[in-house]
Amino acid sequence: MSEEKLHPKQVEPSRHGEDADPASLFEQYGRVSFSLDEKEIATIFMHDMEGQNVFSHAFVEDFLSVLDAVEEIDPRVVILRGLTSTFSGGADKESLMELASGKIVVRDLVISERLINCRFPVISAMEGHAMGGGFVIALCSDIIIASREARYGTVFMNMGFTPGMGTTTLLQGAVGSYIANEMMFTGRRYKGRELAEKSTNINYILPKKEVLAKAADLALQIAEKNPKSVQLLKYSLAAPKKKLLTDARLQEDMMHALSFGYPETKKIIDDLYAG
Ligand SMILES: C/C=C/C(=O)SCCNC(=O)CCNC(=O)[C@H](O)C(C)(C)COP(=O)(O)OP(=O)(O)OC[C@H]1O[C@@H](n2cnc3c(N)ncnc32)[C@H](O)[C@@H]1OP(=O)(O)O
Repeated sequence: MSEEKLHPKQVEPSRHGEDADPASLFEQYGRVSFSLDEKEIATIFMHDMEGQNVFSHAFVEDFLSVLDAVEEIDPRVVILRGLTSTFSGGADKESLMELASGKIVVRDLVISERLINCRFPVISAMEGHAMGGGFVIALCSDIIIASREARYGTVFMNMGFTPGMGTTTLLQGAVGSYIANEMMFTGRRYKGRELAEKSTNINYILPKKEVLAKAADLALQIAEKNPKSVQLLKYSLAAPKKKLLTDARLQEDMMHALSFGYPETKKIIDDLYAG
């Protein structure tokens, strides 16, 4: 991976032509960066050590800027990774408190929509913990690799409000409807190895040290296929997820309007947020 600083605009928009430049690329936008290797595999790296990749306003800006840049480059496949300790902690406390205070309206589907709508397949390589919206990022990708040692939870209800970002319609596909219900109602943080015992649809739940290598192996297999057909297949496979997200928007927005508005919610978030 070259550390050379190039603005994405300096890169040809599509690298799929016969004369595509195979040069590798690295670009950093604050808390999130991406690299592109000679096989046209992009890796998006969420590395906000201080915030544990929570969705602060700044983090979301950085993440969306990286997605813009990666979309412009049009890689064959993307690996999405976080810190070894934490993939993503989901929404930050400040945003949740603002929502509960009625200062901002819920706009939590942006990241989910962008990931589902992108042209390339996305492999989420979750070495570390993923909570709430942080876990939903993986649900919006095409292939999920989790780690046996990390914890995964849809922890929304622990803080008095209902699940968001598409959780209510996307989680079933990954873990099955009854386990999804249990995860959402209880808000428990499950060890990856517990989920492995439950026979979910998560592609791989591996020892942490094997997660990135598995993602690289799968990405290479995808990158070897005709990129035009890969994009065609991605478009087709994403269609049902787009519909699920539309359904989620209807029900989750309504539930958020109510549950963030309950007078007790703000205090529960303040007391129990685990940042
Ligand atoms: C609209 C969108 C809404 C949302 O996204 S809602 C989600 C909002 N976000 C949050 O609530 C933040 C969630 N953050 C966390 O839970 C924690 O920041 C992390 C798990 C991400 C990291 O925790 P840390 O303590 O820094 O990591 P460790 O040292 O590896 O964990 C030690 C042990 O502590 C457990 N743990 C951490 N927090 C809690 C908690 N609040 N309640 C119960 N257990 C917790 C872990 O799972 C683990 O356990 P073990 O050692 O057995 O593996």
